[in-house]
Amino acid sequence: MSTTKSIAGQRPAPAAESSGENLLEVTGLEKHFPIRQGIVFQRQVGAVRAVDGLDFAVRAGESLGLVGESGCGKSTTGRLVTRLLEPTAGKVVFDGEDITHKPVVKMREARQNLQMIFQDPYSSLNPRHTVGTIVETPMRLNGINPPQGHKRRAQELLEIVGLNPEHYNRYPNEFSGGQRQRIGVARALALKPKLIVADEPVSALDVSIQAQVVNLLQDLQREMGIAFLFIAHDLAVVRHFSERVAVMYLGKIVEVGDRTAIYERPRHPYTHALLSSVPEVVPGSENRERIRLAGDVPSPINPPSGCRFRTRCWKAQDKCATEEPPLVRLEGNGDGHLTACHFPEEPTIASRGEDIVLDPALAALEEARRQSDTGV
Ligand SMILES: Nc1ncnc2c1ncn2[C@@H]1O[C@H](COP(=O)(O)OP(=O)(O)OP(=O)(O)O)[C@@H](O)[C@H]1O
Repeated sequence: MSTTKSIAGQRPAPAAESSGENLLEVTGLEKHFPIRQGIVFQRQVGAVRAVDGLDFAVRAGESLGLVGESGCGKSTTGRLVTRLLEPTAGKVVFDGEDITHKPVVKMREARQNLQMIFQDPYSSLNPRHTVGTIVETPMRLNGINPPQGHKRRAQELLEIVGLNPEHYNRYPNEFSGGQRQRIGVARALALKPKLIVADEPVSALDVSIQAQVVNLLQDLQREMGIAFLFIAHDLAVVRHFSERVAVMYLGKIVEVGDRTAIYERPRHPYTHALLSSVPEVVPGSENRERIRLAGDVPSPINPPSGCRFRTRCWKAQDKCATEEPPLVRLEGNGDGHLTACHFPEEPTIASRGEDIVLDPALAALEEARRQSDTGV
């Protein structure tokens, strides 16, 4: 997986061992968006390194969660995998076929099996098309003629996602946010895909609706055996959906493992920080540590040398600035639990003696507040 090349110059093992069961295999994936300057010649003066060397795999029927703060490259990864974007480097193999540079016009067959659900159910549905047309269009474009006819099949799909099939002739603006996301799901299901890339599928929805849509996706995953790459910034959402989770920071995967490893025995300080910002991510863990991860992710135009998290990390030492830690199985980690850190945390989420506050300004504020509270 990673990202990184090991000291010997060899790539560490992929996140899911290549087993032949992998539906999706991503190696060394990069997307650098060029930054150009000049009116006439448009010289390239730099690049946004949105995705900077990812290795991961998704097995048939499994759900891999991809989490991290805003701007760390999750959406770009989803778009690279579905070939909505052209990679700068690396390889994407889907269902045994190398689709890395497959021309878009030749993507039709692969796209049948590789669908995407978008974050914003408002902008991802054409307001001028009826729900029926929206759900039927992928079938028509791909020359799929279901025995029961397009209309009946579209109505069946609406029913599967919990919508009234009688609403076939209605328009997207007649539906709520949650219902619109269900229309997006019905459209994605129309081609019976093997993999769905769900890019923050619930973050635009009311909290009360989010669980319903996540449950729907979970039912579909189980009943139809569809694999998911589930992208989210919230570890709480992914916990209930994904058997495995990859944590991303500034264009790289910093930790990956099964649910228990990530939520109960995380080793990377960034995973600890993300977990500690989610209330009750592990029920009953009242003594969970508290880490406040404040401040912004550094710019992907000029990421920190060595470990990219070091500028916000409480364990950083000199080595972290000079050597990029490879994503490897650390001593004490279980199978498939890989961490990219020189000074990993203990595999526990138990509370620390004191809070860790990562932002100096925030720390100063808290200290001032403490002093005024105690009258010191
Ligand atoms: N077309 C583009 N041109 C230039 N930079 C881009 C482009 N698309 C994304 N980026 C930059 O790449 C980085 C990663 O963006 P991306 O949307 O993949 O992150 P993300 O983790 O999905 O965040 P969010 O949850 O906010 O969407 C960001 O710094 C973003 O500004």
